[in-house]
Amino acid sequence: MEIIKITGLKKYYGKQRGVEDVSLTVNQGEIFGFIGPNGAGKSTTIRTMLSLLYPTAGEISLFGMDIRNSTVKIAEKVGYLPSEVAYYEGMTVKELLYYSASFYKKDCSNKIAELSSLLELDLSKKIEDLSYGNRKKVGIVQGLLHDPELIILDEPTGGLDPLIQQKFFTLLQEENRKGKTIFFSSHILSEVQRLCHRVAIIKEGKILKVSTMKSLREENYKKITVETKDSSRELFMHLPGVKDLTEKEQELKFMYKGNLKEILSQLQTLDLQNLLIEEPSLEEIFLHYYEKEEI
Ligand SMILES: Nc1ncnc2c1ncn2[C@@H]1O[C@H](COP(=O)(O)OP(=O)(O)OP(=O)(O)O)[C@@H](O)[C@H]1O
Repeated sequence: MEIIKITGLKKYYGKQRGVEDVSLTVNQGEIFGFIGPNGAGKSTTIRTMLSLLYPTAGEISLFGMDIRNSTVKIAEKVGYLPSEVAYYEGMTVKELLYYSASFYKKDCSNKIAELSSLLELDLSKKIEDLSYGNRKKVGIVQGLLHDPELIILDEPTGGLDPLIQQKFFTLLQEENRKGKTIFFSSHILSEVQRLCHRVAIIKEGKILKVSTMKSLREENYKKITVETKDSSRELFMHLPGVKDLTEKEQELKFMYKGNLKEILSQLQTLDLQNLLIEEPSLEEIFLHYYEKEEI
């Protein structure tokens, strides 16, 4: 089942481009990453999905329901962590969380206790006395306390220390195992690489690519390192699909996109000491898409 379906989304703030052309679908049970640099349009897309912004053009449905007609029904099923959390001051963490829970027609107290304990959040503290990271934790508990079917997170880990980040990722994976769908934006590519089944890459308001992590890696350049006593630079320098070639003593490194058989037939002619063929990291893939005008 398609949990998120965005078709031809465009959002302008007056004359300022928010997003230009966003279409994507997310299926039930997926962990979907939304990646792009600052200003690419991630938060705009998310805020429009949540009906916090009105789209200039395009259609969005969540759980098969048009967001314009089913705001309340959808809100019950969705948990959201904004990139910046802002709170009324003067309340304790517990008061704030129970106030948030009062909007849902269910008892959220067990979930509040479970999440706060996992994230080591002190419920008795006043909101205004919390550090940035602890405020973020309040946002996480607030987003998840009603046990939502769809969890939408906008840059979720900013301000969390590595230990809590790790606990938070484990929590997301557990929620996902229970069938929850997770959509999250990030520019921390290592976390996307670790968690996501599929990703969408957005640049200047347009989706460049939607792909599984696996095919994103496979379709891309391979990193090849060759160790040989033969002089091999000439052999690879002009070969189609080879780029970024560097040579240091007996080690030759380059990126290769093309038929592996072809490159292997060239490699066979050498007296090889060592050979390494690696898939690129998401970071390298991301840079590759951003260097190019078109794909
Ligand atoms: N309230 C607003 N008024 C005018 N322009 C806005 C507003 N909010 C966002 N924009 C513009 O829309 C574009 C997309 O911004 P958005 O915040 O969606 O990007 P982002 O990918 O979430 O970036 P970041 O990673 O920095 O959060 C940017 O050019 C931004 O300046």
